[in-house]
Parts: sequence; structure tokens; C-alpha cells
Amino acid sequence: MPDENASPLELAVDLDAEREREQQYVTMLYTRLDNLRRYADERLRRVLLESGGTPQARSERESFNQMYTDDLAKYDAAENGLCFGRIDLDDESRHIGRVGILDEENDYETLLLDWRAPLARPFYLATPAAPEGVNRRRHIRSRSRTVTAVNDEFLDLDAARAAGVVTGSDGVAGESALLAALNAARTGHMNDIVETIQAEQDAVIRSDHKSVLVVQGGPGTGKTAVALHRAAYLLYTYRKQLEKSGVLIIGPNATFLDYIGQVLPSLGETGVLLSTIGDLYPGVRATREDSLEAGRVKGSLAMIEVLTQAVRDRQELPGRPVRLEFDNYELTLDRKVVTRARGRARSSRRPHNLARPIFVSSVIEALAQQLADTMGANVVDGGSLLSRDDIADIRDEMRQDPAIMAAVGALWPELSPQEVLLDLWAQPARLEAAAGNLLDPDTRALLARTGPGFSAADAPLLDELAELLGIDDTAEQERAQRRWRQQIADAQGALDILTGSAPQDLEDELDPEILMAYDLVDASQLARRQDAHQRRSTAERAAADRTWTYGHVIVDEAQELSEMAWRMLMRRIPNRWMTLVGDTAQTGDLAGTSAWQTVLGPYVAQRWKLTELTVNYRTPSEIMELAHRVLDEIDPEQSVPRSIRESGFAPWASEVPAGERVSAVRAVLDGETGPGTVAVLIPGPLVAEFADLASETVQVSTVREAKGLEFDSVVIVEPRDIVEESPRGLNDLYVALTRATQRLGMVHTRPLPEALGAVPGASPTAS
Ligand SMILES: Nc1ncnc2c1ncn2[C@@H]1O[C@H](COP(=O)(O)OP(=O)(O)OP(=O)(O)O)[C@@H](O)[C@H]1O
Repeated sequence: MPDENASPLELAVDLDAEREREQQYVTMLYTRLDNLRRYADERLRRVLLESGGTPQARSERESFNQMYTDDLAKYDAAENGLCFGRIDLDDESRHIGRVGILDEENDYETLLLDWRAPLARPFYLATPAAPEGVNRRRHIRSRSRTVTAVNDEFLDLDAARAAGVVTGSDGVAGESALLAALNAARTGHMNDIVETIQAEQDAVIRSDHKSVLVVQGGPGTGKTAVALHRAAYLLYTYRKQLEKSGVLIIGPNATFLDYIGQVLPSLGETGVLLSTIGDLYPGVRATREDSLEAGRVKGSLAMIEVLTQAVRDRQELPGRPVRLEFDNYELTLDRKVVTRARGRARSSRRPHNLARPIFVSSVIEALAQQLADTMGANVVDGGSLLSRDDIADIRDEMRQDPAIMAAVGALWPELSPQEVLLDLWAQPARLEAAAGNLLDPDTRALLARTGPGFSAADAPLLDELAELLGIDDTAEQERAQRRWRQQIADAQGALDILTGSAPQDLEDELDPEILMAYDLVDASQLARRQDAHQRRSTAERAAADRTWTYGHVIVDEAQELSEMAWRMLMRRIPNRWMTLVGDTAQTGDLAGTSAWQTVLGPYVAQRWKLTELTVNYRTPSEIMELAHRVLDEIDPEQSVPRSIRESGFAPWASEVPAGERVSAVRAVLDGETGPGTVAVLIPGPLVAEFADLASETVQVSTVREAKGLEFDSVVIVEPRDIVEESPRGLNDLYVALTRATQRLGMVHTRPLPEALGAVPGASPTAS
């Protein structure tokens, strides 16, 4: 019986000889990589040099261009750490790396397995209890193209002894690849973890669950890393499906997106759209900040009704009858006419802008009838009334009359989401009309705001308004139709030329075996191919299109999304194939969630699956001990992630006199002389006071801005203020405490929050 708890043994082998052997293999792989690169490069150059030709030839060139460019990006991304592992099974060895390489001269045998391929999986899963057929797992570490170390783990000790590679049962090898990665100084950008993915993470990355997969895990458990590697895995495994529809990754803020921005390119994937919720509405960037409370209100479902009413409020009745002149007759647009027209348009249940033509028709019809009645009444002896055709003509003329159309249009104006929302915040009367019954005056006052620009919490409201308003794109569709007809005509022209240039000697006795261009493709197919090559990349097109539906959506820090944000997101993923990673103990946004079922229930009922990550790879156990105290206060039921390592630095707290906070923090920073990054995490009101301390390696920010990030060293300023700053202040403190990979200190003038308990005194660098 294999021992369930046994860890794989890292045993000493003749490392120099093994390293030399791997060096030879890795050198051979780099030679192959260079060949592949040269081939793609040459092909690309040739494609770029060609010009002109038939539409089909152009279109083919364009797809080759794309293919070779992608290949080159993939090879470049694989340059560092091309081959990082090997597994030995009974009858074969498999080298694992960042791309797959085949031996073209030898029956296309696999020389290097892409880490995402099913056959590579045992590299991540094998344990002594379940070795998956693996006898030995080898980590190969290199710098540039030189192999610097090999680390072996023997999963089947007996087999290792039998093979004579074990020098003794206690010959445990040095630091494993994982600990080396975890202890490395941080650069300010996240690295991929492809060399050391752990089994519980692998299960998430390769999960075949086709609905919503929720990955709950404490700080530092690798949720972000797993989410990104899952994107790469899905694109590899479902390439065809996802290449067209795209993958969307949502992160909490721009700094975070910048922090993770290099991971997917380093895995050779460039076609994924990374966005925050605030930037997801096309054409709008979140540039304004809401107060915590305003954010909470804007994120609540009550806003659906507020916005519905805000739109209805724009469907106006005239205060007093409007006099209009037409053909020397005076007409009256009164409440009765408008009320009836409004009723008809509303009962169509179409969005506002799409219901507008119904409103306009109804008013014009009433005005034309009014005119007909007036003219009829003027006919002496009650002569004949106007015919139906006459009235139809009058309607048409009225539609051409700018004054009439302006008066009618003003009562049901064409609206954009942006103008409705800006007016709602800027005009108290509009907000009262829309929200008078739903939000009390104090709450409405929280939302009041003038000037242009939107906040992150506005984006889902704009999206909701876009649904309520609808876009009248009839004109754009007609233009597109015209463009398309022209493209088909052009393609037909090209085919005609090809037909005309068919060799004459074939004309007489046309050989049915010889295929001509027009046998293979018709004009509309050709036009479609031509159209495809003019398009932008999937990610670019998706970003510009509000109604785009993605193939897969990944949300990081998913606990932060408000109910309105979920509505926005769900519109973009009707198939509900999503991966959500988050930690409800870290929720800082007041509109965020504390229970997954509450937010997901309305969209997928019970059809979502929860998985948990349980090991903290970031925060050393010394710091986690402190963080646990805070977590206990937030929610004693929450499971605590287990720290995988110690750093040897005890967290400290230093109480300083008022007025010496900045100099105290500066002294700590002066003591941070090694490589790596430092964060000074401060309450919002102190940002200006500490701003001067920021530098290339020192981030000075609120906890919100540090969400999802990590630093070698963290100094928290005035933790009590952070707790008191928000109803979710304890969660914020928990986030702040868990950002460090090595050292943590606190500088305070007010007493520490009770939840922290006793923390040893002065900073090691200050003492
Ligand atoms: N298997 C692994 N191998 C190497 N490093 C890992 C592994 N898993 C996680 N890490 C590292 O641990 C750190 C924390 O990972 P990550 O940021 O993904 O955690 P998280 O769960 O998203 O954290 P938080 O919720 O606190 O933001 C990162 O530096 C990541 O690279």
C-alpha cells in the first residue's frame, strides 16, 4: 500500500553527469527551436514581399502572415526555460516544455511535450501515493540556454534503487524548484508558474467543467496564477472554438492588469482581452472615483428600477399644448395626443430608441388627422373629407418638416447611455424623478455629481442603460448591406478575370480533372475570406463591441464584483462557461459578495462548482499567524490556507509619536537594501502625506490599489485607520497583511486594532 502522506523523495544522483546529459538534450532542442524560428521567419518575409494578385491569393497571404507571426511570438516566448522538466515512465522518458517540438526527420516523434498536452499531465500530478506511472520526475533549471541544475524526485523508491540511481535513503536533494521560485525576489511583474504547478492547481487549470467553476482560496494560494494558466490551457485545448469568440479576463484594477500582463505572452498567448469592469463598456474609461457608499448604491440591484424610471422620465408629456404651424394651418400637440402615442410606444415593449419610431408615427398620424379634420371642417357645405391617400401624403410631408419633427422628437428623444447617466447624476430633479420612491434623499445626495467622466461603478449602469435604450442601427445595417453587396461584386469580378484567363487549349476540351479557382470558391465565399483578413484581431473586435459574446470568461478577485457588474458580465457570456477566482474573506468593495450562491444563483441556479485551493505559496507562516487572527474576526468559519514556508522574519509593529510617521517609514525603506519590491500601504486620507516615498521599487498606495499584488516587504501605516475606514475594513487589513513574500511591519500612532493582538515591538531595521 502506498503511503498517502509520503512526499516524493528528492534523492541525490550523479548530478553533474545528469546535468551534462540534459544540457546535450536541451542544446539539441534549442537547435530545433532555432530552425523552426528561421523557417517561420523566412516564410513570413516571403509573404510580406509578395504583393498584388487575386483576392484569394491576398487573403491566403494574410492568413499565412498571421500564422507565421503567431509562431514567431510563440517561439520567442519559449526561449527562456524552453524545457523545464522530464518524467521517466517504465518504458519512456518525456521532456516537458513551453512548446511542443516534433522530430520531423523521425516519424514526427515528440522531442518536447507542450506542458498543456494530456501526456504532460503526470508531471504535475504524480505523487508517491498515486505515481501515475511516473518513476522519476525531474526539474531542469536553466539560465539562458545553459542548464544550471537538475532536481530529481523519485516516486517509486524501489524502482530507483533497482536502477541503481539512489545513493542512500537520506540523500535528499537541495532546495526544490518550487521553493526556489517562491523565495526569489519580486520584480513588480508576475511570472508564470508553468514549471511548478501543483496538483490541486492543475486540477483547476485542466478542469473540464463546462459551466461556472468557482475557485475559492485564501491569499497567495495561486488563484491568479491558476486563472491565467487556465486561459492558456483552454486556448490550447479548445483553440478552434475560442480563437473566434475570444477569452475575456477581468481583473480588479489597471495596476493589477499591468502586474499580470506578461504572464500570458510568456506562455505564447496574446489573443486574450484583459479588462477591468470599469473599462468594459466600449469607448468609456473609468476616470473618476466613487465614495465607498456611492459605489455600494450604484452596485445594488435597486439601480435597475432607477434606470428604468430615468429612461421613462425622458418620455415626456408637454406641460402645455404645443402650437405648430403646417401649410398655414395651426395644429396643437396636446397631452392627450402625446399620452396616447406614448402608451402605444411603451406597450410595444421595445427599448426606448427602438420604440421611438412608434411614438413618432402615432403623433404624426394624430396631427395629420387633426389637419384633415380642420380642412374638412373648412369645406363649405360639409364637402368631402380627404381620402386615405391624401392623409398618407400629409403624413409624409409632415415627416419632412423640421419644425414638426423637432417638436415631436423632443418629447421622446433619441438618447445615449452616457447622456442619460450624466444627466441623472448632475440634475437632482431628474434623480428625484427616477429614484424618488427608491432611494432616500441622503442616498440620492451620495450619487449627485457634476462634470464629465465616469467611475468604475458607472460602467455596469451604462451597460444596463444600453439595454434599456437599444441602439437604432438601421442606418448602419443598411450601410453594411451595401458594403457587402459591393464586396461580392468585386469578388465576382476577380473570379471572372480568372475564368477569362483560363488557358485556351483547355477551353475546347475542358479537362474535368483540372480544378479552376471558380470550382473551388464562389463570389460570396471569396468576399467572406476577403472580409476576414481585413478584420482586427478577435480581442480588438470584442473590446469594441458591447454585444460581443465570449467563448470563456475568467474573473479574478471575483468577490469584488457588484450585482450590477455581474449582470453586465453575464450578458457577455450566454453559455455561462466561466472560471471565477476569489476569496470572500478579502472582499473590500461594499457592493462585493460574501457568498457565491447569492451572486451566481440568479444566473445558473445550483449549476456551479466550487473548488478550493488550500496552500499559501506567498505569505510566510510568521505573517500568516498574524493574518489568521484577523481572519478569525472576519469569519471564524473560513478555512485557513496553509503556508508552505517560513521566511525567518517576524512581523513587527512600531508605535511612533505623531509627526514622525513618515520619517519612521523612510527609515524602514532605507534599511531595505536588497533586491525586490516594497509596498507602503496607507489609509486613503494619508496618500498625499506619504506620496514622496514612492520610487521605482516602492509602491505607496491604499490597500485597494494593492489588491492581488505582492511585494518582498510591506509596511502598513495606521492599521486602525484602515479598519475604521470602511465597514469592510477588517477585510482590507487582511488583504494588506497578506501581500508580503518576506517581511511585514506596521508603523502607527494610534493603538493597533484589537484583532491583531500583541505584535512584537520595533522594526528590526530601526533597532
Ligand atoms: N505552483 C506554484 N509555483 C510557483 N509559484 C507559485 C505557485 N503557485 C503560486 N505561486 C506564486 O505564489 C504567489 C501568489 O500567487 P497568486 O497571486 O496567484 O495568489 P492569489 O491566490 O491570487 O492571491 P491573492 O488572493 O492574495 O491575491 C505568486 O507569486 C505566484 O507566482
